[in-house]
Amino acid sequence: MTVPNPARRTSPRSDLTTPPPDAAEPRVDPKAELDFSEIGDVLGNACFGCGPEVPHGLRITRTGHEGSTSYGEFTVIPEHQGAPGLAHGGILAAAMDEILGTSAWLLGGRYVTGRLETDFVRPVPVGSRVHLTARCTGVHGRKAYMEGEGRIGGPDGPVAVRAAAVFIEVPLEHFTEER
Ligand SMILES: CCCCCCCCCC(=O)SCCNC(=O)CCNC(=O)[C@H](O)C(C)(C)COP(=O)(O)OP(=O)(O)OC[C@H]1O[C@@H](n2cnc3c(N)ncnc32)[C@H](O)[C@@H]1OP(=O)(O)O
Repeated sequence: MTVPNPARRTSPRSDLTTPPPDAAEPRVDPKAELDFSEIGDVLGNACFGCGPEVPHGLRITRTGHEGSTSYGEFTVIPEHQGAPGLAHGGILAAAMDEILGTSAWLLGGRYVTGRLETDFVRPVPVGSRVHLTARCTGVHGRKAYMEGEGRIGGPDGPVAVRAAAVFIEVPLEHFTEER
């Protein structure tokens, strides 16, 4: 199995996903601190990332949060395969998108991903349980700067994927207007 070169740069963060110096500290909105088991009921259960019965979906379970840091888990199933026996990179990026988005929504607004950067650190075998963590690193206007990682083998296992993102706050009409 390939292991990462310890000398390599492991942060996916570019200038575009780094909060500017005058960014505000993230503040979680108490009203947004829904019981994680109820979020699907609020947003609908058809989400590829977290819908519990979506065929071939990630079925990410949100396991808790502390401040804007949120935690989740999912298992890589054969339908998530890219190269033989290994998770597709897009699947891992989608998982990071979901957990980063979870932390953004804890801020109290409605957020969509504007930019998502990923760093694939080590291959993830099919069958792996992936432990996801995400946090907000700053808020600037409508932009929430996010970062997180996915670990395999346990919550303290080796990092397999890192991600950084900018989420943009949008009005409710973003989801309801006809296109
Ligand atoms: C508990 C719930 C959990 C939910 C988890 C969900 C996880 C999944 C999340 C997703 O996958 S969401 C789906 C993927 N994303 C989209 O479909 C978004 C598509 N893009 C858009 O709809 C628009 O481009 C967008 C709303 C993001 C921005 O358009 P706007 O016209 O509203 O904003 P505008 O262009 O005026 O930019 C506003 C600010 O954001 C910045 N911005 C916009 N796009 C950006 C970008 N891509 N990267 C960095 N910054 C960006 C922009 O520079 C600007 O910064 P300033 O205020 O400082 O000037």
